[in-house]
Amino acid sequence: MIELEGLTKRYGAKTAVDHLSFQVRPGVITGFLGPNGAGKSTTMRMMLDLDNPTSGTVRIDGKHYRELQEPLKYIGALLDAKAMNGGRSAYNNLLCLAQSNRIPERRVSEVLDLVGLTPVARKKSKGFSLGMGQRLGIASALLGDPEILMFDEPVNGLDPEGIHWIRNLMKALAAEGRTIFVSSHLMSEMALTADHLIVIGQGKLLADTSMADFIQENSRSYVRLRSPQQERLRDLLHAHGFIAVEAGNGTLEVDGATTEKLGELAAENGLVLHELSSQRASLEEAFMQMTASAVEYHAHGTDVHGGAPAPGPQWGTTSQGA
Ligand SMILES: Nc1ncnc2c1ncn2[C@@H]1O[C@H](COP(=O)(O)OP(=O)(O)OP(=O)(O)O)[C@@H](O)[C@H]1O
Repeated sequence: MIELEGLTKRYGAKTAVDHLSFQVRPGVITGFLGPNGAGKSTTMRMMLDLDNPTSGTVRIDGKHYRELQEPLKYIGALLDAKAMNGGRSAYNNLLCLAQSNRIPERRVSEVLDLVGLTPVARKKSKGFSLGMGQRLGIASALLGDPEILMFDEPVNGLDPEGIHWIRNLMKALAAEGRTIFVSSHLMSEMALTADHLIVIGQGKLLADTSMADFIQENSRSYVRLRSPQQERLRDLLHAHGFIAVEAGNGTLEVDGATTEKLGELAAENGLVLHELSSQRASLEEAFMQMTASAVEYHAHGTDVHGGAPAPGPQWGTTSQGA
């Protein structure tokens, strides 16, 4: 269990983390979600005592990180996969870590096996691909067989096979009762991985909720209609108080209605429908709506619903580096 209370980090005038309070519980994967620059890495660094909070506290199983004896046995983390010594072999990188944390040498071979790096264990890690580097970082996090694991954007830059592997590994670790805390700026990735969600924007807590509740509360549902008599259909809907928005390809989208109601209305008025379907907005859209005000820079999207702009490179950082 990890507990944050009023955690705050200021860099000069910039507040990177703003009074964050939440708990990360064992046995589930907790996703830590926020747009670029939201403060995720800074929060994780403070959780690991790599940065000092301006105020507030982090407790790991009730203790401050500094009070943990042999912390790698409590908490393992993948923060920056490139933090390894490239001139050393994968084996020796892990061996150094093991020796400084009084972890038996046989554990090095065990974790290399677990992440699939045994065949390249004696190769220098500077020649590793991004995926192999991530696996080595994960091996180091697992070295002390900790009950708590933190992964900062673990799937960044990985191919689908690597993403699948990390996702399943995290699920297996959570199923063993461990506490898994994983950051991402992609809602779509979290939806496939996390059971619980912590969402932040500009350092502030925006949501602390189960994945199921998040989906329930934030997904916009609407009805999509397509008709060869689109003009007449739209007029009919407007006459009955529905706002039908043209969404391209001859489709209309209507919020706050059911397929039953609109289907009956069309039938009563002799209108042909080629499509009548109930739709749910993507979670990515829900996430962007939640964090929209927390993103300082974004391009003007072409969103017909007046929601947040489409995902993609227009997400700027929330800071210019204070
Ligand atoms: N050492 C530092 N000095 C000044 N500002 C910093 C420092 N570290 C982080 N920041 C700022 O604090 C804010 C939060 O950064 P952080 O890296 O924690 O965000 P993040 O959510 O991890 O983003 P990303 O997904 O882009 O990694 C940003 O505005 C960043 O520019």
